[in-house]
Amino acid sequence: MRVIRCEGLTKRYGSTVAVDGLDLVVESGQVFGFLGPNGSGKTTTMRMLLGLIRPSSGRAWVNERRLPDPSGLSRIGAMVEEPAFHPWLSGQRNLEVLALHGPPLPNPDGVPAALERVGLTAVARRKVKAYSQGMRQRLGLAAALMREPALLLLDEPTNGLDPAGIREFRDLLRSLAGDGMTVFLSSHLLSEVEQVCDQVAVMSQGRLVEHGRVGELAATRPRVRVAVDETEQDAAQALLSAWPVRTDGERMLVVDGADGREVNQTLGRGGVWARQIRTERPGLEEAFLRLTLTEEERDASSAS
Ligand SMILES: Nc1ncnc2c1ncn2[C@@H]1O[C@H](COP(=O)(O)OP(=O)(O)OP(=O)(O)O)[C@@H](O)[C@H]1O
Repeated sequence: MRVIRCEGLTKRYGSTVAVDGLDLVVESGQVFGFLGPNGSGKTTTMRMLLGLIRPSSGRAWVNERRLPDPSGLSRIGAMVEEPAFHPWLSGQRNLEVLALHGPPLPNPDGVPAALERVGLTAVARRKVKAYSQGMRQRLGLAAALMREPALLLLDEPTNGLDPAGIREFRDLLRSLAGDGMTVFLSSHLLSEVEQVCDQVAVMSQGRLVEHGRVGELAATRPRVRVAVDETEQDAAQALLSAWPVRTDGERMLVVDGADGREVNQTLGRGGVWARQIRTERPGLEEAFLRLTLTEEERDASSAS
């Protein structure tokens, strides 16, 4: 089932286009990573999917209901801001208070069941002010889970967690997906999502710039470094202009998204012989950074 579908989803704030024509499909039962640097439009997209703000144009469906149909929204759990709890009440009491707002829980034992699911049963009666950051995040998750959502939207949920907290949270998300829930998780850190997500979408300046399985992101973008005689640099650059080409600090040509054989053939056909050809695969982190650099940043980094 397609849990999320967006077609040309757009949000403008005056002259700022926060989300620009987003087309996206998320299938059920997976952890989906929504990646992008700060300001790339992730939160705005999630707020539109939650019906909190109206799109300027485009359409979106959640749980196969066209927004803003509230029946689509009723099966979404979300953590879009840092969850706010009453510090002097216990974790359990906080959830009970939240359960009183909105429609009744689908399961009368929803509160203890959700606390159990996130591993907080042992500290359920402790005041929230004594909780660690990781416990608070898990309590936020329990608040969403007690309504048994089909889709969980989490905006940068591991912000402020230590490495152990991040690991625990990751394991929890994987086990929720194992139970058939869809988790849509935003982050500005590729290293974080690559360990937990099945698929990722990469946003940059409000636009979707990449979408696919995590392992394919970097693999689709090998890079070739070529050395030619100095007198042939310009000719080589012109021959290779079908790819993005730049020179590195050591006067080698850097050809993005090509393989060595193609580069070699193209040069040879134009009568330029490479002195050296090396194929590289940038790490995922680097691939992500390159995808999300603005044009000015890209120009600045290739000039250096
Ligand atoms: N209410 C608003 N009014 C005006 N501009 C806004 C508003 N909300 C977001 N923006 C702008 O829209 C763009 C996208 O912001 P958004 O918060 O969606 O990005 P993000 O990827 O979630 O980043 P972050 O991780 O920093 O939250 C930014 O340029 C932001 O300044």
